[in-house]
Amino acid sequence: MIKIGVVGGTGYTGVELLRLLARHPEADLVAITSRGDAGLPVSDMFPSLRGRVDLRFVAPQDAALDRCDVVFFATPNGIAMQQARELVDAGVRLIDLAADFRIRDVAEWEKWYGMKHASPDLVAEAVYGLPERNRERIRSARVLANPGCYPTAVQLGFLPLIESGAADLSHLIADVKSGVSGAGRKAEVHTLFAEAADNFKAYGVAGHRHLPEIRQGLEAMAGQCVGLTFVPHLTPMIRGIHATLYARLSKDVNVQKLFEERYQDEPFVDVLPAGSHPETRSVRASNLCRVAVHRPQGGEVVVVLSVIDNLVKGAAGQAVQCMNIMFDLDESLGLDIVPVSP
Ligand SMILES: NC(=O)C1=CN([C@@H]2O[C@H](COP(=O)(O)OP(=O)(O)OC[C@H]3O[C@@H](n4cnc5c(N)ncnc54)[C@H](OP(=O)(O)O)[C@@H]3O)[C@@H](O)[C@H]2O)C=CC1
Ligand SMILES: CC(=O)N[C@@H](CCC(=O)OP(=O)(O)O)C(=O)O
Repeated sequence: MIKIGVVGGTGYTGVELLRLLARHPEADLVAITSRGDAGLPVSDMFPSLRGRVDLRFVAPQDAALDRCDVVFFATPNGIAMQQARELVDAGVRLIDLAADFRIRDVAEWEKWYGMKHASPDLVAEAVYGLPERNRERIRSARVLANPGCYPTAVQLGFLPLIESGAADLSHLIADVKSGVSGAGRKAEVHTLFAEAADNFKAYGVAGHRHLPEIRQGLEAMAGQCVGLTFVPHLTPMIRGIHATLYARLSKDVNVQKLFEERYQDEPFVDVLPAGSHPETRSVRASNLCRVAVHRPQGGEVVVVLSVIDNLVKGAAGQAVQCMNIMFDLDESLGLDIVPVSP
């Protein structure tokens, strides 16, 4: 059994981790932290976990995380980096759901995240946890940077086009919509029911912190610079990301075949039949990314539709997928979940 700590067990991605790990046959949850609710039984806060998770929340400083084999940080940006060195030196592997280790250029990270990096030496060895790209490197990772939710949907949607050299890299467009849980569980005015339940808006058009992360991933696939326009939107649903991606073809290819072949062995990427329109509810609470590729009127522009659940393939599910790879387990263990859909 893998001894597991979860820092940030009261947040949306934290409770999603608990849901997945509670039924994972190799997971032994030993510590779940909360600063404000230490001592409270986890199932008092989350009744859905009653009978599944028997622990009480513990304060982060009392969690004795060095007894764990792996610690998940489901915390705001800038927390994991403060404890990473100590944990790594104690032989504990770390999976950060935040962005502390995602950007390889530390100065670039500091610019976008507005803080000084506390463990720049560990950024160099951290592995970006997108299994569809980095499976082999993930196996031996001591520090795993779990990708962001928007970056997961966008990178998986563009990946076959870019790896194969079929896309004109000068101008890629990612028009992406997120559910409100993407903003986390903390109280904020813009996520109040009366603000978000009956509204739709773009934000971060001038520059969102996921832009450098997506660009870094796409450039690694391409081996060269890419031009990217990324526009996130907040949409009145709770979970889900819907990415509409546009690329101009640089050569004539059968895009449907390209996607089917690239993803044929991937357990969590489902290429839909030609002409499909994936819906966010078709992946709700599952670790799947569903993609459909279109070439309207047989023209040069390809439109890719990519949907994920931001809390699962966009966060906790992908983190568990990476844990499975890191600990030589079946990659799908604990993740073989049928989506929740009407
Ligand atoms: N929501 C999403 O769709 C996605 C989120 N992420 C990333 O995952 C991380 C968690 O997101 P999410 O679950 O939505 O956030 P939430 O705001 O819902 O939860 C944050 C958690 O962190 C804990 N926390 C806050 N500050 C500290 C601290 N200083 N030390 C220890 N624990 C702390 C809080 O617990 P308490 O106050 O009880 O201590 C809480 O459990 C973020 O970095 C986010 O960017 C990544 C992909 C998708
Ligand atoms: C809807 C919404 O607010 N989404 C968040 C992004 C999701 C997130 O938590 O960011 P990471 O994936 O980097 O961790 C935002 O735009 O800030």
